[in-house]
Amino acid sequence: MLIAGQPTFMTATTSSPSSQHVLSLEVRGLNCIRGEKLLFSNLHFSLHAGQGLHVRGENGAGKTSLLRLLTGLTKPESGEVLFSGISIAQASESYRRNVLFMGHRDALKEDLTALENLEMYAALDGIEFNTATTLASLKRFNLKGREDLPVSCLSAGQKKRLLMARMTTRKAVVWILDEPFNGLDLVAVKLLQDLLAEQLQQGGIIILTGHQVLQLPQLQVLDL
Ligand SMILES: Nc1ncnc2c1ncn2[C@@H]1O[C@H](COP(=O)(O)OP(=O)(O)OP(=O)(O)O)[C@@H](O)[C@H]1O
Repeated sequence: MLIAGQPTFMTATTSSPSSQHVLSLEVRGLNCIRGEKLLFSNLHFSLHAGQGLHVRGENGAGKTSLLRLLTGLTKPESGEVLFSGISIAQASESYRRNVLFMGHRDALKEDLTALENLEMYAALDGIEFNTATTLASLKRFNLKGREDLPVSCLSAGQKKRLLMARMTTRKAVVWILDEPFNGLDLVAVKLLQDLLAEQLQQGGIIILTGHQVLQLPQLQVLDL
């Protein structure tokens, strides 16, 4: 696969620049069985800085199951996932620091405000919380005026926008997104497309699922 220029991101496996690895996410011979059913077998692909994968397939094909394997939340029956050449089973902590996973459930604290949620995530992610930057990010995703409302008062689409704001503040190298376009209006779809394009341009890696046609030429397609 093509490597798109110099990556902005470096993998956080070490603090020493001399030992930084070339960014990649690679799947080798991955099998997935759920219940009695073989969902996919002997899956191979590799992604480098600035590349992405759009995983498609009918309901129940195994898209979410694949994403969970890529995050390390579940272990494969056989095969492995490597981050910058190292199995994620061996480098789970450093891998976790480099990955942002957005699943079906929004994982927001309903009783905290939008701003407080981002502050909470910054603490969990071990990054410095900057109020001005965070407010600018909320504004970018049309949440100005909603910053201090409890998340329980936000609509489903507004919660998704809040998660997009998190994507900009978290600065993870690898984004793994399960149906990120679901529930978005046309404006939010454009905001998300731009955000994904930015991530790829900065040398990040994206794996996402969804049934939409996406206008991102850097995304390859995997049909399960
Ligand atoms: N923990 C589990 N135990 C047993 N079967 C499971 C488990 N998790 C998922 N499955 C089954 O695995 C199959 C794939 O599920 P998965 O959620 O990966 O599909 P999907 O492609 O993401 O579907 P959708 O488009 O509906 O979100 C389904 O048939 C599902 O019932």
